[in-house]
Amino acid sequence: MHELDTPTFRLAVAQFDQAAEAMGLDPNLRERLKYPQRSLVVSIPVRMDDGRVQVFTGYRVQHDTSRGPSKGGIRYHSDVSLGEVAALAMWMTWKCALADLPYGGAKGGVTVNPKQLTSGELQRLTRRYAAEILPIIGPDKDVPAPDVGTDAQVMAWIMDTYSQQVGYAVPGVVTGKPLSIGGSLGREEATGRGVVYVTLEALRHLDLDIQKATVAIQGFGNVGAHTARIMQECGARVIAVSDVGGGIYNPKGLDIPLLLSRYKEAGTPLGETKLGDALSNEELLQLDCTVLVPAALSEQITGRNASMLRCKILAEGANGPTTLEADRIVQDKGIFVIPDILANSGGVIVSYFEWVQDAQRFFWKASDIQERLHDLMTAAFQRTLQFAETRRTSMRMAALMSGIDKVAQAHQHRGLYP
Ligand SMILES: NC(=O)C1=CN([C@@H]2O[C@H](COP(=O)(O)OP(=O)(O)OC[C@H]3O[C@@H](n4cnc5c(N)ncnc54)[C@H](O)[C@@H]3O)[C@@H](O)[C@H]2O)C=CC1
Ligand SMILES: O=C(O)CCC(=O)C(=O)O
Repeated sequence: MHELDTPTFRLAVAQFDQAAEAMGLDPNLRERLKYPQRSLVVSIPVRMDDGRVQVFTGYRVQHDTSRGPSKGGIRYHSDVSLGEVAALAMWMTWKCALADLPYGGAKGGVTVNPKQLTSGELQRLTRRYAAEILPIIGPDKDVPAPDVGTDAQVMAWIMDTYSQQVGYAVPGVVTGKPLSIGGSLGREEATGRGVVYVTLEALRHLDLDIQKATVAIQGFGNVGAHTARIMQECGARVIAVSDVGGGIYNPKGLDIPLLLSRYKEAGTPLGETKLGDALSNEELLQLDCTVLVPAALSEQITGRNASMLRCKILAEGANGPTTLEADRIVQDKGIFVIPDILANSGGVIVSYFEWVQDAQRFFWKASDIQERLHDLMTAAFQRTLQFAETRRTSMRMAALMSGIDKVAQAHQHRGLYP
């Protein structure tokens, strides 16, 4: 499957192979789970504002559906490829299983820089992409959600396109929607809140005090910005944040609400908010801090820079931020890793709550969402820690092996290869 062969796909498969080897996974199942169950590649012709028609390429990949409908976000980014989407879909399978959600894993994407489109072009692109993937999505089949470059508005357009086709409102076809059409309280901040919940567990485990903790965050979008805000609300000092254009650093701690009002609301670039000194993304990763949160793209921590990390905890908000080579270096340095499929699972957990609420037509209070998210995430953290300690393995291998084992059980019970 040479069309899948990208660095991100190779990373996901290498992690899977390591875990499968350690757990002695059935070779037939191993061969099956290395590749997606189903991949759809679509052409998306879009009428641009200047009258031209531009054709974009989109993907929806379902890695495994043995445990339930597949679930996973949609990414709009200029580097999106089939291999990247397939890797992200595989990670979704392990993530949902690890959190005990009744879902398989999927992911979608369009190769586009959404910042270069007008709102009208973005809407037309989204509606045509939704129409093209419509045969394989649905509340009982495959349920998209936001990821890099997409948001609640994009989800609303997908929900509307799907609902127009079937003739009635189907809120459960996507999660991460606006509240007005069946979205859930707490979904927007859920991934960041989840990162904070598991970080609090890790700090407790290492006997470190959140009030004395310093935090550096790479990526200041949905995940990074909410992580920063909630970390600060919990008493930590957020000393650096960055986006694709670079970052800012203030050893006394950034004023996150003020930063958010200047950056998000007023649109001031991070470097011009005057709240800290400029620093590069590379410098941010190497800061002396208690917690480092990569919350941007994959493969940011590599064999080249891993030895320079000076954090105590690496809480992976992004998917696949650490290469295999870097993983070994980080472990040798004694850094406590909260792996992506555990650390960033708060998003899909609250997506699950949203899907359940849509099915029940009964909506929960914000406090219910937070309490249930906290319960599921701390339980998953403790199970993973216990597995890692008992089996004398890393947190990443423990998380992967737990997730893969649940998927393997589902395949075995369903008797998929009679
Ligand atoms: N949105 C969600 O609920 C979830 C997102 N994730 C993962 O978290 C990561 C971030 O996703 P979102 O916050 O949703 O995306 P987003 O589109 O809201 O934000 C992405 C951020 O990363 C920054 N960025 C992009 N390229 C960068 C680079 N080369 N260096 C530094 N920063 C860079 C962007 O400027 C932006 O601040 C992704 O890996 C995504 O897959 C994981 C679980 C759920
Ligand atoms: O909320 C969801 O369904 C999926 C979020 C996602 O794409 C992820 O966890 O990487």
